[in-house]
This record gives sequence, C-alpha cells and structure tokens, in this order.
Amino acid sequence: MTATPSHFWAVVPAAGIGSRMQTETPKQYLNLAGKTVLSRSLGKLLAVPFIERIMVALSPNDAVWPSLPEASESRISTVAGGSERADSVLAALKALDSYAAPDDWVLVHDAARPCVQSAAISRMLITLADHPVGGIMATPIADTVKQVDAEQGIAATLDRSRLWAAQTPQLFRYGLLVAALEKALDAGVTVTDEASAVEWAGHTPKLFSGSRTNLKITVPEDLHLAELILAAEGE
Ligand SMILES: Nc1ccn([C@@H]2O[C@H](COP(=O)(O)OP(=O)(O)OP(=O)(O)O)[C@@H](O)[C@H]2O)c(=O)n1
Ligand SMILES: C[C@](O)(CO)[C@H](O)COP(=O)(O)O
Repeated sequence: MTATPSHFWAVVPAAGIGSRMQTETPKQYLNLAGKTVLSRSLGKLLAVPFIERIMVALSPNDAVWPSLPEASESRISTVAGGSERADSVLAALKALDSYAAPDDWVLVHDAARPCVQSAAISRMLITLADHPVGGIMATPIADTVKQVDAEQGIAATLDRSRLWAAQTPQLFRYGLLVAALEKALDAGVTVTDEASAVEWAGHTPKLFSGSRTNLKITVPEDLHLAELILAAEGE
C-alpha cells in the first residue's frame, strides 16, 4: 500500500430501530446464522488488519451490546448515536477525534450490511489510498428504472446507464468528512449516506465497484437472503 496517511479508522452506525423490518428487536441484533447481524458486520471489519479502531454508534437505550463478544474487543469502542443515521455517524466520528488526524482515512459501514467481504474492503482501501477525497462501494443498477407519479403510475423510464446503487463501506478523509457532515446537517440537507454530504460540499468521490451480495438488511426477506449469501460463502 502506498498511502501517505497510514491510519485507517472505522465507524459503524448501529443505532437505528429497524422500523422496516417490523420486528421488536432492532435488526442489528437479529440472529443471522448463529450470530447477531452486528457481530457479523463487525467481524468483517475486524478481519481487515489496516483498521486500527472501530467506533460503533449505539442507541442510548441499547441494552444488548454488553452481551456481544465484540463488546470486549480491544479495537472496538462505542458512543451514543443520534436520531438520524447521519447524526449517529457524526457522533462516532467526533468520538474518534482523539485518535484521528484530518488526513487519516475513515471507513463508514452500516451495521445492517453483514455480507460485505473483508477482502473487498481491503481492495477498496488499497485502490482509493491515493485519492484526494475517497469513495464508496456501489453497484450499477441492473433493473430498468421507473419514475412514478403520486398514484404509482409510471411517469418516466430513466436512463440507467449512469445510475449506480450506493452501498457501504464509504471511505473518506477524516477531516473532510466531519466538515462536510457538519455543514450539511447545519444547512438542513438530507444526508442518507456520507457521499451525499461530501458531494454537497463540492467534492467528487469515486465509485468502487462492489457486489450485489453486500445487501442492506432492510425488510424481512433480506434476512433470509443474507443467510443464503453467507451459507454460499461458507460462513
Ligand atoms: N438514527 C440512526 C438510524 C440508523 N442508523 C444505522 O444506519 C444503518 C442504515 O440505516 P437503516 O437501514 O435505515 O436502519 P434503520 O434506521 O434502523 O431502519 P429503518 O429505516 O427501517 O427504521 C443501520 O445500521 C442503522 O442501525 C443509526 O446508526 N442511527
Ligand atoms: C448508506 C446506505 O447504506 C447506502 O445505501 C443507505 O443510504 C443507508 O440506509 P437508508 O435506508 O438510506 O437509511
């Protein structure tokens, strides 16, 4: 690796309630092939040796975390998250302040994406290491894309040739990401991923081609798909 800044940190937003899963237990604590979804996601990051510390944003009401094996892992710390995903990410970034220098890299990865491959994360870090801004894992949109009206009638068929679906991990310089998120949230901009704040600040992040198996567990059927993906990968 030829990266000038040699430090890599990670942030895992895990403070959501998982309303679209329709389960009482927040989705990060659902069982996925014998471990919690959060444990599986953290395991993928812990297997990347470049990552020095992982800051996990948890709900202030979280009572489950202390029972996870990862709670006693020396490379993991926790912090209270916020009301939106972006608030949780910013809280975790700020909690890394005593470790991270402005030019260090920080990788943000959703707790809800447990099927990401550690080898793909390493390849992404190596590929983007000399980029001035950073980038995100993403896949080209495979389906024909429809824009709908208020009654769910089809209003248009979009040109998908330049449309990609954003995933996590998303990798940015620490100082640039903190500044971009703070400014976007202060301005009331809707920020559903880190790249949207960085784009709003005037930068051009890169896309790193990922896999569609890196799905986000969002609705009930995703848990079954994730089990199949992990089983196919021998996990
Ligand atoms: N206030 C929030 C909201 C979300 N997240 C985290 O952000 C990731 C992606 O968000 P999403 O899939 O939308 O999770 P939820 O907000 O939990 O789900 P829903 O929108 O269905 O309620 C998840 O790991 C989730 O725990 C978070 O840390 N803090
Ligand atoms: C960051 C993200 O995973 C990219 O796909 C996603 O935007 C976060 O989830 P949400 O459902 O948009 O909150």
